Amino acid sequence: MAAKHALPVLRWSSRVFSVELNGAPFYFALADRPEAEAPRLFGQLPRARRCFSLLLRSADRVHAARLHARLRDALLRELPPECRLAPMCSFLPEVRDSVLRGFFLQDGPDSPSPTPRLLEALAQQHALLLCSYTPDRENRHWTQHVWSLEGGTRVDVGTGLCVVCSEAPRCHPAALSMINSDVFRTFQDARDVLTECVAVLPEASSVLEHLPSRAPSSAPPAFPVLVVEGLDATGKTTLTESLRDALGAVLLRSPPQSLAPWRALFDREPPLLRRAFYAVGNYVTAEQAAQQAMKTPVVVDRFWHSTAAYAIATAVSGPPSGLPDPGSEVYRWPADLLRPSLVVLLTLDPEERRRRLRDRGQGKTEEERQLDHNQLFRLRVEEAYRRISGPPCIAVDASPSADQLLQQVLLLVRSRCCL
Ligand SMILES: Nc1nc2c(ncn2[C@@H]2O[C@H](COP(=O)(O)OP(=O)(O)OP(=O)(O)O)[C@@H](O)[C@H]2O)c(=O)[nH]1
Ligand SMILES: Nc1ncnc2c1ncn2[C@@H]1O[C@H](COP(=O)(O)OP(=O)(O)O)[C@@H](O)[C@H]1O
Repeated sequence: MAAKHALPVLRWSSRVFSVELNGAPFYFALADRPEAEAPRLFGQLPRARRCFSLLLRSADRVHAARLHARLRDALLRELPPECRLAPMCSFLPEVRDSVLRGFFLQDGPDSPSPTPRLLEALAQQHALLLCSYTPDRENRHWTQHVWSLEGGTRVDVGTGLCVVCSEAPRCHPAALSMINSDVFRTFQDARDVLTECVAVLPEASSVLEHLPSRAPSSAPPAFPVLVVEGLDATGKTTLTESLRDALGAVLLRSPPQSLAPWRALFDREPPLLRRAFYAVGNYVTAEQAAQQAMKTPVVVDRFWHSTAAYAIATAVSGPPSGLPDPGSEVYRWPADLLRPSLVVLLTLDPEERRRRLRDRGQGKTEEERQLDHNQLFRLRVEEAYRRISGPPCIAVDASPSADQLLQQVLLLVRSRCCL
């Protein structure tokens, strides 16, 4: 039985809408009267016949997350080629969990297009909120209409509000719904998502069988637990293996080997499911680290920093300025997760990192491919890494040789962890 969550309230005239065109968010709102000129988004559109939006409003978050991904694929497959599609969300400023996600479509200027019928069919099939945006004759003012599709007929539920300019919100709307959908604050919150997945993703039950029944103890371990973090190809694997040998330590990774059979599956799932998978993986690794650290130092290759940084950087678009403010709850170390004695964050010049990636010749995750060609995403990941608070985290330049880097980090570990 899927867990039910509160439906976001509508209050159309209080909502702000964000449409991402070429990675940059455009914001607009609704009002009873038009403004002097249309918001930039509409003003920029080449003469569009009409625009539409499809918004998901579901009490079942797993269903909504997977439907969003399927809807994107269906629209890309079935829309006429001249129709433009962009990610969209609607939210009540500063109101957590008020976000509705969906898509904004700009219909082609030509003769009768199949778009309205296609959208009505999708909206009816999946109980989506279908809105249309029509310009006045001078193409100066735009009006939003919300359509009800009960019983197969399209009824204008009479909002007829005018589209007006809106200030960009203080932080990206994704920040309003990041907690426990991108970044999980407790083991149970992450585990709950996997439990809710089982009905649609039976493999989730195999993952659940490999999890502890509750959050493992986060009491300080007897021996140091050292975490090495950093983007792909900064030298984490090389350094963690050398640290293991130099310190006689146990080397662990997150996600742990026990969850490896399901990683590729969850990497293909939407963020809600994927981030929950990586989050529970950290707790399995934490349990192993706590056990091993009773008798020897432990080195971990990636841990919560990676999970939180990639989740936050993926949820937000645009420059790092759109990230949640430093000090926000989303950056805080989970109270029920083992705190490492020290986190070493390897930093590296992007060109040198690309060179090492090339020399290594291994495949990349989709996120690593994004890091390569999407500089803004890389800057958001790096900034999110830096904003995470909790265990002491020291950035170390990873450009020296592998041996010099090892000596530097050993000095750091010995001074900080009395090893
Ligand atoms: N380990 C880990 N990887 C994540 C997480 N979230 C996203 N990823 C993705 O998985 C990639 C790393 O996967 P790994 O299996 O650690 O690959 P790797 O070869 O060990 O990565 P490097 O240590 O950077 O070489 C990251 O670059 C991200 O694209 C997370 O929470 N933990
Ligand atoms: N300090 C270093 N100087 C130069 N090359 C390095 C250094 N550390 C690692 N490398 C090389 O860079 C590539 C990526 O290193 P790796 O340890 O796999 O990074 P990560 O685990 O962070 O992805 C490998 O080919 C490795 O041999």
